Amino acid sequence: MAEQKATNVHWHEGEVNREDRAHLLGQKGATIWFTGLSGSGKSTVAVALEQALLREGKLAYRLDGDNVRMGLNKNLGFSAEDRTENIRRIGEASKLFADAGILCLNSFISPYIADRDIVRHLHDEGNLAFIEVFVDVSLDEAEKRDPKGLYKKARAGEIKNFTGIDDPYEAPVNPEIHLHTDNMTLDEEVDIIMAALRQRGLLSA
Ligand SMILES: Nc1ncnc2c1ncn2[C@@H]1O[C@H](COP(=O)(O)OS(=O)(=O)O)[C@@H](OP(=O)(O)O)[C@H]1O
Ligand SMILES: Nc1ncnc2c1ncn2[C@@H]1O[C@H](COP(=O)(O)OP(=O)(O)O)[C@@H](O)[C@H]1O
Repeated sequence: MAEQKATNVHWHEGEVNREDRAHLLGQKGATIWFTGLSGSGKSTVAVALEQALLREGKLAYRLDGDNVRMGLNKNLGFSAEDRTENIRRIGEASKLFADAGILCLNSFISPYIADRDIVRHLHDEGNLAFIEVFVDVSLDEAEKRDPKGLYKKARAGEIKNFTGIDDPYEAPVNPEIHLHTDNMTLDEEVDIIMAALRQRGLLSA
């Protein structure tokens, strides 16, 4: 966990609270965290879920590994330390979105259990829902899909420390949702998540 460097800083409370925002939006903010190998379907499922939510008049916002690494986290690579810092920053950003009342859909490999647990703890502390979605795929199937040609490059030694090839992926032990994308359809996956959001009361104020 990153240490706080600044001293003499104080939380400034506003006059508009989370419940006010929930009533305004007709929903509760939460973090839906997709974790899985490259090519497992994290981005594909988040994009489809965002559309399904929009159809029901619910506001979501996606944070995606590739996109965030072009901006906020452009100074980070793929060492274990950098991946940890990547997830820490996204976890904090996602907590802000959730507090704002938005359903924040995060698609990050996030290969380390400890890093994901830190983000979960951050949300627990803030009394915000954190839903971990394990986007499960066999390495074999992910390599067959290889949507960006990255496995091919990793096998050829052109990319080092590629998750699943020569870098670790620690699967969730007890995720809220487990999607087996080798043999589920995208529609089924979206339906499962929508049902979970509804069941937790997140789609109403
Ligand atoms: N070495 C290595 N290992 C894994 N992934 C790599 C690597 N190099 C580049 N990429 C591309 O970066 C995307 C993963 O970024 P993330 O921010 O999700 O990674 S992490 O959570 O910090 O592990 C990942 O996106 P997805 O394929 O969508 O998972 C790749 O496009
Ligand atoms: N059941 C499924 N769920 C999600 N994606 C699937 C599924 N079956 C096949 N795919 C395909 O797998 C690929 C996943 O790519 P992507 O969403 O970019 O993965 P990630 O974001 O995890 O790297 C896409 O080309 C998608 O169409």
